[in-house]
Amino acid sequence: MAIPATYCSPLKIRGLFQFCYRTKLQMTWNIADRREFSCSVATSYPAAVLSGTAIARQIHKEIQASVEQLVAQGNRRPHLAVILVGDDPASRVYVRNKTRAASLLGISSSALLRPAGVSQAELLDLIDQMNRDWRVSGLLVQLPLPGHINERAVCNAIAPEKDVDGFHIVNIGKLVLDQRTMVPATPAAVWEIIKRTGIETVGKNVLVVGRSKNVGMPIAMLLHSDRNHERPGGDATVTIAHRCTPRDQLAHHCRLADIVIAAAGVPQLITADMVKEGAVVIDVGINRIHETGSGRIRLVGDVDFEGVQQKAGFITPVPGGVGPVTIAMVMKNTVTAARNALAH
Ligand SMILES: NC(=O)C1=CN([C@@H]2O[C@H](COP(=O)(O)OP(=O)(O)OC[C@H]3O[C@@H](n4cnc5c(N)ncnc54)[C@H](O)[C@@H]3O)[C@@H](O)[C@H]2O)C=CC1
Ligand SMILES: Nc1nc(=O)c2c([nH]1)NC[C@@H]1CN(c3ccc(C(=O)N[C@@H](CCC(=O)O)C(=O)O)cc3)C=[N+]21
Ligand SMILES: [Mg+2]
Repeated sequence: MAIPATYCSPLKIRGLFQFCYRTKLQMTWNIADRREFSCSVATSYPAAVLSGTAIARQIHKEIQASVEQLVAQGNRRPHLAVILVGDDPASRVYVRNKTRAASLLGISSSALLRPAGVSQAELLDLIDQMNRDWRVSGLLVQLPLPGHINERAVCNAIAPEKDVDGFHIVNIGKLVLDQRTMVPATPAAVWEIIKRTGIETVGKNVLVVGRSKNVGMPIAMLLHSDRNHERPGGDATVTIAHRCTPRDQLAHHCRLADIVIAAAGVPQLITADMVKEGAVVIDVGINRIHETGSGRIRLVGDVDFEGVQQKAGFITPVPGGVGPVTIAMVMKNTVTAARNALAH
């Protein structure tokens, strides 16, 4: 393909490079004769791995600056209270990650631990105390909760203005109506990864695999909604797959997708044969699998990373992908809650 030299302004050339990178067009430019480009589609050219750890570091810097500004203005440090019921090892890891990130960012925090047998009434009472404690900026109850406790009742007991998870029914309602609100951390993390990488969503086909109220549904909500609304959306054409989607239909919808977001909790669900060449693949899944042989536990996502990496344009790893950015977004919501409290 030959492109006349008159089309090659520096901005257009940069755009062309970015376009070629994303779509895996391999481009050579004949230096001797500047009027000639040659383009071909790469067949196996590994995806760019999107480091959630690096994106989280960037967000951390912004949060740190925001916290120090609050403190310099004579305010208390934002405070995050995390309630953990029972001793599920994974939940403990997440809670530890959250309190560690908080201290790194100059946010004070407390982890309130209750035994698995705590009654719903006792839990609601604890939440009520935290709601009324003016020192607490943000409050979250780690999920899942033991079976005898109604998770919806617990989420709705948290004061909406302290609800850094965005799980209160009023905050979910606002999210669905495209109003400004506390966006749940994992959906917010997926959004930040896409936007900070410069990936276009307007008019693109997005497949969200998973429809849970905390993860899949709000991700789909952010990406399909209108970019000109109070809480801007991605203006994408969104398809939601779930456990009733037949395997061949999942593959069919996946092949049409420019962006695939896997949030099903099923290892190896998304394989290379299902992915369009150059697609963006965001892996939200966190699965602990026992390695055959060594017997060790390994963390994997929902995507066959090694295979899909050969076909996708961008891919997020597990660990080190959506997880660290999720933690960063909880911190960001905590600072937002602290700032909102000042305004009142
Ligand atoms: N990285 C992060 O920050 C976070 C990761 N996660 C992980 O994301 C995954 C999803 O989490 P949740 O939504 O809370 O789980 P969930 O169990 O509540 O929902 C799973 C969803 O996947 C769908 N699904 C199940 N099997 C499927 C299949 N074969 N094909 C298509 N859809 C299928 C179900 O219909 C359901 O809507 C889990 O692995 C979880 O550990 C969850 C929260 C945060
Ligand atoms: N009220 C509530 N809010 C939540 O936001 C919430 C919750 N409950 N329950 C469980 C899920 C899960 N979740 C994760 C957070 C961080 C990592 C994370 O840091 N992942 C690391 C690895 C951590 C590890 O080693 O296990 C990574 O992907 O690199 C993962 C998952 C938040 N959740
Ligand atoms: Mg991850």
